[in-house]
Amino acid sequence: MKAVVVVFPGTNRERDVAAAIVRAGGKAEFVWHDETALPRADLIVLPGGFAHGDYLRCGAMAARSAVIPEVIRRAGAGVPVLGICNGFQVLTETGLLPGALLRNAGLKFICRDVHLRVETVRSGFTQAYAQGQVLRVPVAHHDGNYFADADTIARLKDEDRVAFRYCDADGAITAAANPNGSLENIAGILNERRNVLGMMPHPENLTDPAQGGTDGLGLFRSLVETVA
Ligand SMILES: NC(=O)CC[C@H](N)C(=O)O
Repeated sequence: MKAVVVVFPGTNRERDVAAAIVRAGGKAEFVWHDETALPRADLIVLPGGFAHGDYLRCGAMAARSAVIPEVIRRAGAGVPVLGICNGFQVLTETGLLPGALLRNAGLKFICRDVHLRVETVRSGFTQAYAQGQVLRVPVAHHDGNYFADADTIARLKDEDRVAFRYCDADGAITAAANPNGSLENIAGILNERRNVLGMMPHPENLTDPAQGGTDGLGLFRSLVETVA
């Protein structure tokens, strides 16, 4: 499985995600945002960070990069696209995923571990997990408050496109377990075709015992198992 990791000015998790992909048995190559063509890729990753210093809105300028039309074209051709944190923000700004990431409800940058419940295993990103499995994964963001209109939220649920929800250590979906005010504790969503995933937490940062845990590795294993 060969992943292409797109790097923008201010991206900071590209090496973390590349290392996670390698740990899961894949390969990763970096591509700078001003390329208009991409090499062959079984997976495209938009990593976390602070692209363009978060100016205008997080992800807004990155979504207008030269590389993005090709990312959109590949997504349309069925190539899996994974957006983590800043990458999720970029995906909503491109329109590949619905809704928006607003300022955290508490108006503070949050950097800590949270628990996530796997809400669907029906995707190439989550199939290696068990339905309802509780994961411990870090978050590090100030604009992670997922918002969409009521029709969009209803559609995401009807179509089984909520991938992860913030939960407590026992898997209960509670207001106290919601770090940022996201509607219905939504932490990650899929597109209609289920080949684009955006999520705010950072699974790449818990993929090695030296990082304190490996709960994030299943996402990268899922991809390595399901794509070429
Ligand atoms: N770690 C990240 O990708 C952070 C994304 C964005 N800069 C925010 O703070 O919300």
